[in-house]
Amino acid sequence: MELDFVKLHGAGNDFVFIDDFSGTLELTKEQIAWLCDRHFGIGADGVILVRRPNDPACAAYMHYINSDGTLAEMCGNGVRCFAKYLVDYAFVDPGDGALAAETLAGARPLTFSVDEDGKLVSATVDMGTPRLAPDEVPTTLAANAVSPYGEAFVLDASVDSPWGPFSFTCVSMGNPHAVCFLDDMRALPDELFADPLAKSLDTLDLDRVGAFFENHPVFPEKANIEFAVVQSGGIAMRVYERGCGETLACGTGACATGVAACLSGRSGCSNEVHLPGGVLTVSWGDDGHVSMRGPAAESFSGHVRLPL
Ligand SMILES: N[C@@H](CCC[C@H](N)C(=O)O)C(=O)O
Repeated sequence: MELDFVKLHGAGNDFVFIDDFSGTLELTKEQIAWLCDRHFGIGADGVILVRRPNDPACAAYMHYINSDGTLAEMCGNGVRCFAKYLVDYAFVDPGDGALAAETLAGARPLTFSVDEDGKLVSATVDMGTPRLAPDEVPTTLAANAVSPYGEAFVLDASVDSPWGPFSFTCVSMGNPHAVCFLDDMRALPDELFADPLAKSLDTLDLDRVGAFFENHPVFPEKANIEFAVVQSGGIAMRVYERGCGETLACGTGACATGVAACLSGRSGCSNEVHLPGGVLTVSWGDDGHVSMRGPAAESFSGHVRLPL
């Protein structure tokens, strides 16, 4: 099989985009894994198939597949890149400055700005309302708090691990997230840090601790695991994503972290979330919707022959 592709990224979270408006493309898990392989393939955190929408109000349907071949309901960085793909490759008129993307989690309206050549530079996405009820996340952890919207939810609930208990606030942004604020890293064992004398978010062994919680039975559909520190000027965050491991940024994860920080009183409801790959601006508005602003960029485009 041979395919044309475009590789785009949002704050370093990268995707292989493939035009599938004909709706005929079927890729196996092995083919997805090969496309995402950074040594033998193109290299990406996920593959996005661009398909005809069912909802006529949407420009196209974003079919998101993690690098391990599993489907995800929503991808925040992916949806900004999706808009860039549609604008830059002339599926949408750049003059409109707005479009809606269809996803498995529902329609996501967004507005965008373009450069002097009409290429999309950044986008602000209406990420919808966070779902907090445990069965909607989903998590088997019991609700222990009530949100300002009257929804019972899981706030800083303790989950045991080989390294002691970690506390998680659970939020769905269409896909499942569990956010752990590292308020006091001194209490965590030395073995979880590259440098035990300088314990920090940057030196946390995310591959070990993230993989453990991603697959924990309290998350029946697995979960994206965020570790965060609230500091002056924003929230620092690293993420271990369901279906692909650590990524340089996660849009839905940044939104879930902003919501969790706001709910727990650790910050206000508008935040800059600082990720290894860049900054996303996240705001939980009075209408209950979360908006996310961030960049989208093309890395390269090409043609591949899949060996599988
Ligand atoms: N990187 C994404 C989220 C991609 C999906 C996620 N790994 C899942 O399985 O839910 C983002 O920017 O939101």
